Amino acid sequence: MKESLGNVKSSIRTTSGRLCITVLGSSAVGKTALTVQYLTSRFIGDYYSGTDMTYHHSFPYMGGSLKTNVDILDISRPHDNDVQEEDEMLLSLDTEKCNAFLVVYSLTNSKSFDRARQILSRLPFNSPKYLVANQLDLQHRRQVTRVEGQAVADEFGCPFDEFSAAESFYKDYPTQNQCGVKIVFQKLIRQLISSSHILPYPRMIRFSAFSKILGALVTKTRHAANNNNNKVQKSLSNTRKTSLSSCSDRSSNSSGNNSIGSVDSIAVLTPEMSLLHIGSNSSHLLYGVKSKPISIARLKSPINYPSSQNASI
Ligand SMILES: Nc1nc2c(ncn2[C@@H]2O[C@H](COP(=O)(O)OP(=O)(O)OP(=O)(O)O)[C@@H](O)[C@H]2O)c(=O)[nH]1
Repeated sequence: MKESLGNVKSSIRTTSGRLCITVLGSSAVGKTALTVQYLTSRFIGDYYSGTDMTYHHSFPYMGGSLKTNVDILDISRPHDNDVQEEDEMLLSLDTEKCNAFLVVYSLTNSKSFDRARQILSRLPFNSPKYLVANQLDLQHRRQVTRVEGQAVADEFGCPFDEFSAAESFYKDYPTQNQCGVKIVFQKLIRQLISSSHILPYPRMIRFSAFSKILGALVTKTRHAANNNNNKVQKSLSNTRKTSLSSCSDRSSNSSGNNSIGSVDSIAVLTPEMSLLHIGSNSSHLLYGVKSKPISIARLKSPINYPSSQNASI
């Protein structure tokens, strides 16, 4: 499968709903080797170059309880002479889309270093990026110093490191960077996750963890209820994250209870919940809708739900 840059360009633009990391750099600097090493932990020394590839990757996070789909675009550069098409593609990137960039050069090739600098200058300012010098195992052929690489990374405000995609291949090569490539990709993906608006909110919270938070909340709210003569307490605030804390503060003010940090966690973790009943004997309901305020209210009389309905997300 060989895609032209034009196809790559359109695929970069249409990755809505998926995170995307694009690997860029001059020809034969090891873009494919680094990508393959991240995905398979292997160095494949001999494979067909000159082909643009998209790797679909499922990235686990939050201890493996959540996953997100990531496309890794490995853009091949068989002809370094023709950079114009690639430049146009880079300059036309949609800054709203969720893209991160891994810019690679070979420390044995100063031209590839110059090109890496050019590429960085054309990338969207706010996109997560990482500059990587590859082929560290070929120190004896080094043309670009680490200091020079770091200086360019500093200029564009991105992290920098030197690696060898082949390090695991050459047995006598020190393996301190064995996980380095993985860390680079993981950092970029995490940055994308935290800056992304396209991800669904986490829904698959492990029930054990979730029930612990609920337990803490029930205890605190019951305590507050015992000391409070008001029949109903409502509190709404404009921001999702602070709304729950503020309403808890109100109910706790009269009781002298203050801290309710775990409640804030619920508000962040479950913003899409429509109704959340806290314990069958509790007279409190916690409810909220995505992007709308979350409130907590004490009911006149408890509702008896079957235990299986205690928490629905
Ligand atoms: N010694 C050494 N060789 C490497 C390393 N990384 C890649 N290579 C070799 O360099 C050559 C080019 O690697 P690729 O991964 O195909 O480079 P690319 O940047 O994807 O190249 P294009 O597809 O032409 O753009 C291959 O023969 C690899 O085996 C490395 O860290 N050390």
